[in-house]
Amino acid sequence: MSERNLLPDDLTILITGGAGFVGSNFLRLMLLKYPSYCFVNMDKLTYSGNINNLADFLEYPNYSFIHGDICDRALVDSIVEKHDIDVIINFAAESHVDRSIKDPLIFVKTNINGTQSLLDAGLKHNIKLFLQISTDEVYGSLDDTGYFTEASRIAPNNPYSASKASADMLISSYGNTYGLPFNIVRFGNTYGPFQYPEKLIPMAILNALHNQPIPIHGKGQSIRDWVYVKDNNSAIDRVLHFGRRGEVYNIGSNQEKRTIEVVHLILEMLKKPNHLIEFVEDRPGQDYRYANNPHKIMSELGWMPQYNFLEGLQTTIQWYIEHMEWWGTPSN
Ligand SMILES: Cc1cn([C@H]2C[C@H](O)[C@@H](COP(=O)(O)OP(=O)(O)O[C@H]3O[C@H](CO)[C@@H](O)[C@H](O)[C@H]3O)O2)c(=O)[nH]c1=O
Repeated sequence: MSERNLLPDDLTILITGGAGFVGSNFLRLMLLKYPSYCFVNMDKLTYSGNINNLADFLEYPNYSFIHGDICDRALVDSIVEKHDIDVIINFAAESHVDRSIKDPLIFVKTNINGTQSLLDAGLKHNIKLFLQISTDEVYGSLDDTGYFTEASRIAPNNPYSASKASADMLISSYGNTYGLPFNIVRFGNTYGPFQYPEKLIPMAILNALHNQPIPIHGKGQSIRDWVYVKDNNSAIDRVLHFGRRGEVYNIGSNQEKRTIEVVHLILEMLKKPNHLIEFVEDRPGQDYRYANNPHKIMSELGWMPQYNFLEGLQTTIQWYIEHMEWWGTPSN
């Protein structure tokens, strides 16, 4: 078994994409839990990032924000050098499958070239760990049975997942070739507060709140394993502190639901009528089912998901009710 990551007691961590959904939720946890660490948040502030996601932390002495693009190699290099970064956690990514189908180029740029720019800076300045936030989509699609393990074949099916799979492979090649210490964490479908409403759950909640139609691809039969964002946070925290060098960890919470079931639950919780559902053409190359087996992180690192889907969904709905004005009226 590979050795554990060797990290100093007081870490300086570069979080990329920390103004986005998962990154800002993670920073929120870390800033409260580790006041002796320093966090540098670098974010391009694209359509899906929002500096207000961390408005209540702007004055924290151990937090700084830099507006920038991970593809800007000179900027990335100067940040890693100037701040004496120990760990890079790369949340920055173009992440929406439908957008990647319409315009793959930016996905290749940000998800592959951007990752390489971080790897090069990390290597040059001898960081102690490169932690990549990746996805179960790199494994492709499952039928009704079976699960993805870390040993499953990498077989992405759309430009988004292909770009994430490429980044994962680049990272492990830097580990193998140059000895860069790394971990890769592969999530299931993450949901919770602060998620930009292009993904299924926040889109359905906000459309329902505005009594707008909710587009469902095909007949809504695709299956996803839904993981509450706080469970993802605790998994990254575990891997950061206890992960073994060069290992990949799958995150899953064994809470699989069909798309149509998720939307029915949202409508039921909001007491909205089912006729808001509008069946539309299926996503080209739609993956039928993703389901990670999280046995490795549970048995080796003691991680356990804490949130069941109904509880997580209720909390998420409540958050969107309280923050409806952030998002305006849905356009469809
Ligand atoms: C946005 C949207 C989605 N869907 C369907 C398509 C999928 O089968 C399911 C979930 O769609 P999305 O919320 O876009 O998520 P999905 O494509 O599974 O990918 C998500 O989960 C992945 C992890 O599995 C992440 O890596 C991706 O960044 C994230 O976007 O709902 C609809 O039926 N209508 C919609 O409008």
